[in-house]
Amino acid sequence: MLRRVCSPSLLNQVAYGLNFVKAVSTEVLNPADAGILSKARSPTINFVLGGPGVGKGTQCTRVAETYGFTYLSVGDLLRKEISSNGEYGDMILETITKGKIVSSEVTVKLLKSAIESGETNRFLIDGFPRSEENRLAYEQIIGIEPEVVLFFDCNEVEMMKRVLHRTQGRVDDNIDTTKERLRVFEAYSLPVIRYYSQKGKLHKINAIGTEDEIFERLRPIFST
Ligand SMILES: Nc1ncnc2c1ncn2[C@@H]1O[C@H](COP(=O)(O)OP(=O)(O)OP(=O)(O)O)[C@@H](O)[C@H]1O
Ligand SMILES: O=c1ccn([C@@H]2O[C@H](COP(=O)(O)O)[C@@H](O)[C@H]2O)c(=O)[nH]1
Ligand SMILES: [Mg+2]
Repeated sequence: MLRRVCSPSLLNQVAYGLNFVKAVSTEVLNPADAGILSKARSPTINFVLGGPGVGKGTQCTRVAETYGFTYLSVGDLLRKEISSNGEYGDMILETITKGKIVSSEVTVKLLKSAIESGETNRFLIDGFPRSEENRLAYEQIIGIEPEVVLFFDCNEVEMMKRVLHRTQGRVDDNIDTTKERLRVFEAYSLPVIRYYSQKGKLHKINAIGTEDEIFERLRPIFST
């Protein structure tokens, strides 16, 4: 049964995730941890998922401004780590250039620290979790159940078009890397989307249309 639905690399990712979670689980249980778990506040988390160039960042910026969220793009956190010559910079640059997924060890650490220093207690987290391995690591290390999971849905031709029209000088905004990102999205991110759909948390948004039209589709979710 597993052989029919999981590629060997997906199984490797899950196995790696479980080992990683086991290795860091003492951190979660340690009362000396000065992080999220030991703070009296309990943040609200919302995840925003969708393929490359679908418009996550564009819409998150508007939602965050309109509804008072702190916007965290995990891709931006990784790019900051590169530009500041951080500890993991070289490895992150190589991974992003290839269109692959950076290990949970790094992303969850960066994300945890960003949540802890967030300006508000309500977060829109863009582009994470990108795989079941990411999700498991997040649950073990941060462990705050998301309230809402948005999934921006769009066809691949339109996503490719949007990426290639973007003018931010990103190393991954080219045809070959985007093809790989689309493949990675289907293989690793769609299972996460299915997971949250089964939990009744997923809001699937049609991402075809103008930016204004898409934003109007989001209002009912955050206006309540
Ligand atoms: N509804 C839309 N119609 C056409 N272009 C759009 C739309 N929304 C965003 N764009 C443009 O598409 C490009 C990608 O948008 P954005 O950066 O928000 O996507 P993203 O989902 O965050 O992508 P990535 O995952 O690669 O970071 C940008 O140039 C943006 O201006
Ligand atoms: O959780 C994450 C988020 C991002 N990455 C890597 O960064 C690039 C760009 O991410 P965007 O969300 O499109 O800005 C992505 O292709 C991955 O290589 C990641 O590994 N994990
Ligand atoms: Mg983005």
